[in-house]
Order: sequence, then structure tokens, then C-alpha cells
Amino acid sequence: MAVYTDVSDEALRDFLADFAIGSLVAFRGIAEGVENSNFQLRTTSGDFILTLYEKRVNALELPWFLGLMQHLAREGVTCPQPVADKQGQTLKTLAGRPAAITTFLPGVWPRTVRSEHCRPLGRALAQLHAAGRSYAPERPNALGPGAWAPLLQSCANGADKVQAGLQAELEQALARIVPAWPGQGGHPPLPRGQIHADLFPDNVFFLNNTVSGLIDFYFACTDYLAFDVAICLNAWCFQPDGAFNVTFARQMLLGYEEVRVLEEVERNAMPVLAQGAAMRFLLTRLYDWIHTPADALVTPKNPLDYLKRLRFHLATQSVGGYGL
Ligand SMILES: Nc1ncnc2c1ncn2[C@@H]1O[C@H](COP(=O)(O)OP(=O)(O)OP(=O)(O)O)[C@@H](O)[C@H]1O
Ligand SMILES: N[C@@H](CCO)C(=O)O
Repeated sequence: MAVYTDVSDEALRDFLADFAIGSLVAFRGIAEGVENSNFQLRTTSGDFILTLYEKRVNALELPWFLGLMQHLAREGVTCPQPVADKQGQTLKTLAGRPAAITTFLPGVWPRTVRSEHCRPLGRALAQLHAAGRSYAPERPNALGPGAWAPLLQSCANGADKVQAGLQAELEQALARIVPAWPGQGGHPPLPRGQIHADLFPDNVFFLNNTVSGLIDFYFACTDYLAFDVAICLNAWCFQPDGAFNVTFARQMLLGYEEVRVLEEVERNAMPVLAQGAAMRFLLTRLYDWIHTPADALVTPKNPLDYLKRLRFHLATQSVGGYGL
């Protein structure tokens, strides 16, 4: 469960006294997620989410994330909205952590991805990209290609215990992916903009097979738009048995291109972008797998699911392998 920081009743009461959102009715930790501590909060004026920002979030960057969420909402993307306290502050401190209250979004995320989810997902992703165009401040991707070698290095003592030969396999993969990355060594750069960078099924809420909202913008950054597509190919288009589902990929792209057509250069880069996306999630999962204490109240995600994906992408030479 992802509650890294406990919040006492007294601390919560004091915290809520700063807000004009009614009095507390119910409060519980949310078991899902691995990054931040999330709590569901019910007050006499409605439901809210309280987030305490943990390990991977830099507090100095929180205004960028909260500003992006406010901007996207103004542009028609349904996402959590920071709630200001009586002084107009959205970013506060609770139990020694940076903290914010955001609005609660109705809907449920798909526990089993089906083809019907993929087209609306693609459309929502492209709408996010379009809406982000007018958000000027930039945030570099802290988990982009430059971060992967140091991340792998920080796993050096544990990778081969997770799977024999893993460290060397990932080093070889990195030596292939990073020099081939768009914008590196003669490879053309791609259109850039604000990307979500973590749009997994548990961050997309549906109601009646339509997307009702997007959550968890704390990896959002300014990067290649097509990298976000590649992240979704990884997160949505593989079956539980590890097989790639080309129908899901086609549906997702169909939905995406209803709003924004991919350029030729973006399509051509899809294999390397998909390799990089698999590498990024494999490495953060591997890091958490190795470094999370056994008694921590969080269930780390299996890095090896992403090794299967990485191998698939490395064997996929052209965009045709994705049915695109
Ligand atoms: N604004 C919201 N409205 C409704 N439910 C929410 C909201 N924000 C979070 N949740 C619930 O809390 C869960 C965990 O939230 P979130 O995905 O933001 O956590 P995280 O630790 O950052 O997770 P991740 O592992 O996806 O990075 C979600 O799956 C959802 O059930
Ligand atoms: N969505 C990520 C967790 C948050 O970074 C994963 O599944 O590995």
C-alpha cells in the first residue's frame, strides 16, 4: 500500500482548519500507487484527495505540476484540481511532507484493458498534448535517456539477483538505445510538448467506456510527444501473458490521430521510443524492487514484466511491427 507517511487525527484537523471545505466526515489511506502517499478525504462539502509528496517528487517542481493541472482543466482536460486554502495557498506542508488537496474525480480505472478502452485513451492522450501546447513553462524529463545509465548503476548490486545476467543485458540494451535516441548523433529530434509520461491504466478513469478523467501528473514533463505514445504502447498494449496486442495498438493510434496526426519522423522513431519507454519503467521498478525495505507499506511492481516488453521492442525493427 502506498502510504509512506502517517497523518495523525490532530495534524489532519489542524491542516483542514486552514481550508474552507467543511468539516471532516471520513479519512482513509489509499492502498494503490507506489509513488506518493494518497488519502481519500470526505468532508461535509464533498470528496477530495490528499496527497503527501514522497521520494521522486522534487518539492520545488510542485508549482509546475499543479499549474499544468490547472491549465489543462481550463483547456478542457478533466484532471484533479488543487484546492486553495483560505489564504489562496495550494501547496502546503503536512507531517513534514509537501502536501496538497485536490478534487476527487469520479470513474474507475480499467483493471483489465479491453480494445474498447484503447481508442478513447488515444484520443485523451492527444487532447492532453493539444491542451499542453499553451502551457509555456518547461520541465525537463528527469527520467529521460540521460538518467538511465545512473539508475542502472544504482541497481548494480542487485540486478543479477533479480535475474541472472540482467545487469549486462540492460547495459547492452542501453548502449543500443541511447545513441539511437531522437536528437542524438544525427537522428532528427521530434515535436516536443507537455507529456504525462506515466499514463498507465491506473491513471485513466472511465465511465461508460469514455474517459472521465486523467490523474497523477507528477512525472509530467516537456519531452517528445511521441514518447508519451510509446509509454502507452507499453502500458496498455501488452497482455498479461506478455504478448503484444496489435489490435489495442491500432485502436490507440486511431484515437490519437483523430486529434493529432503523428508526423512521419515520429512514426519512424516508434521502435526506439518504445524501447526507451520499456527501459525507463524497467529501471524505476528495478530500483524500487531492490531498495524497498521488506516491511514497507508498499508493494513494488515487478520489473521483469518490462524486461519482456524491452526484448519485444528490441526485436521489432520497424514501425510495421506495431501495426502502425
Ligand atoms: N483525484 C483523484 N480522484 C479519485 N481517485 C484518485 C484521485 N487521485 C488518486 N486517486 C486514487 O488513488 C490511487 C493512487 O493514486 P496515484 O496513481 O496518483 O498514486 P501514485 O502513488 O502516484 O501512483 P503511481 O504508482 O500510479 O505513480 C488511484 O489509483 C486512485 O484510485
Ligand atoms: N506507472 C509506474 C509506477 C509509477 O512510476 C509503473 O507501473 O512502473
